[in-house]
Amino acid sequence: MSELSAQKCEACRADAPKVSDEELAVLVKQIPDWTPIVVDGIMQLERVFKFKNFKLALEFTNKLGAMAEDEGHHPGILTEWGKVTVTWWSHSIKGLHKNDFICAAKTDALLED
Ligand SMILES: C[C@H](O)[C@H](O)[C@H]1CNC2=NC(N)=NC(=O)C2=N1
Repeated sequence: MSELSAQKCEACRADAPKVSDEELAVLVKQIPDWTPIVVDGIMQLERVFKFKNFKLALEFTNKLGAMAEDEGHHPGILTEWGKVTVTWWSHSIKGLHKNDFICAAKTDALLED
């Protein structure tokens, strides 16, 4: 299977399965800078990206937004001076889907652009 960041998200369906505990254990290893968290009972992936100022944080935010639109899958984003907190989870299933791991990897790849 290709690198997570090279894969495409699939359409978010309400009956799609959440990742299993076994899949989670494998997938988190591929995105080591991300932390699984639980918010209001919903498991999410979170990473804080640090920048030198607000302008760079906003530029990254805009790249992330464009990627999300391309994928049809959207993160939670908190953009502040010098940092951007990104959370990925699937609203349709109230939990984590493979899409979230693909998008987390694609988010990391934005730093290389
Ligand atoms: C209609 C639209 O494609 C859906 O609502 C998409 C939009 N973006 C999404 N993003 C995320 N993170 N989860 C979803 O379930 C989701 N659904």
